[in-house]
Amino acid sequence: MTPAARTQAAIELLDQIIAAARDSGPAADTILARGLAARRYAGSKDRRAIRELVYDAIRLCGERPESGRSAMVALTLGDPALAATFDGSPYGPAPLDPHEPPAETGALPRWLARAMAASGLDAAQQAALLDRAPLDLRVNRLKADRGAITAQIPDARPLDSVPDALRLPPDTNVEQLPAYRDGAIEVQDAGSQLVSIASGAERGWQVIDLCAGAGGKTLALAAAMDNRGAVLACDVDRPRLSRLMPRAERAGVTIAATRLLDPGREAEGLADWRDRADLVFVDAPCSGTGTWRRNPEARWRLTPARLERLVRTQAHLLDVAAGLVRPGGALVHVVCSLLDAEGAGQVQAFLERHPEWDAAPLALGAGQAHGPGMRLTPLSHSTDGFFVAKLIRR
Ligand SMILES: C[S@@+](CC[C@H](N)C(=O)[O-])C[C@H]1O[C@@H](n2cnc3c(N)ncnc32)[C@H](O)[C@@H]1O
Repeated sequence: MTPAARTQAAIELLDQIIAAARDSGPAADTILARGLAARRYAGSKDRRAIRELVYDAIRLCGERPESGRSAMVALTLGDPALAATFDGSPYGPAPLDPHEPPAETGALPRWLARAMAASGLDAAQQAALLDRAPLDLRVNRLKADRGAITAQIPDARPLDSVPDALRLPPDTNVEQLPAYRDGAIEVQDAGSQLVSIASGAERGWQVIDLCAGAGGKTLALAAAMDNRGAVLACDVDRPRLSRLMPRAERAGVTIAATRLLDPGREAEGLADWRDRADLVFVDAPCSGTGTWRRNPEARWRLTPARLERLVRTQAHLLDVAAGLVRPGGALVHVVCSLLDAEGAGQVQAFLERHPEWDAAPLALGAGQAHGPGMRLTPLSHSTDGFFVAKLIRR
């Protein structure tokens, strides 16, 4: 493909990504994978170049742009070579018009920048939410130790503050590694690993992972528990939950079981666990503002109404969880978001509704105290953004 044809392909894919962000359509990665597969004439260098152009444009535009072209025009402002590809050639974009308005640039949509500032994140912290994410592994201590895996993967670098974490070059094909096929490693952001450990889950505990999804943290909890005790992994999403047990098997986790819940009727579905759990881990559905490094177009999808719905669901799930914990037991609230409405504020509101609960200190190894819990941020801790709090029932 000519450079101009690559630019035009990026513009067309951006148009689809912008429409999907507006209409709750597929994620940018899905659109890119489909769109690039459909362009059979594109070689691997073309695909890489188009992908890079698309993500550079997404990162550059805080507000959702009007069109793919306006986003690419914004990108040309710092890149004369890119501007030269607007040459009107057969497969390329029409020439630039000097009066053509570029898309607005910036890190975040204005309403989210205000909400982040009110949550204590300055401009540098906000900009770092859009950095490129590293590739982290969790060594599954049920099958291997970090030294053994480092010997197998020479490019892997241990992370000091996260006991089982290794950081790899971002383009490593992890699924091809024998250690992955053997269940000795999982792809998991260092922050996800830290918040799982923060729960303090111990051997022999009876644990509910209330929002387990496909089980990333279920497996980390089971490994921390040395595969002794029980972890009941719940979710309302059948396809996600159905991926959990095959992963558990590969990882050698034998203490996990799954239970599909009905949204709004979670307490009924868990009536046999009332007042019983040593720990209920709530990795709540959230806006994902801490994971924008991986899907930066998600900031164009979030609306105040959607955020409000998520905050209501989180409060409901915390109330459900509270009914499942034994006296003296723990409830851990985690969100991969840095908005206080979902983190510190959410937990503060829980403590006001439930005076028989107290916030407990967290032994996290990294992070900053924030309200009743702790926070990890891409800028300060080089992890995804998280808020985590541990609450104890008196
Ligand atoms: C942050 S994700 C969980 C990620 C998962 N714990 C992991 O480590 O991979 C939140 C999960 O909450 C689930 N969820 C949403 N509403 C729920 C509800 N009412 N009860 C239980 N789970 C719910 C979603 O389906 C989603 O899988």
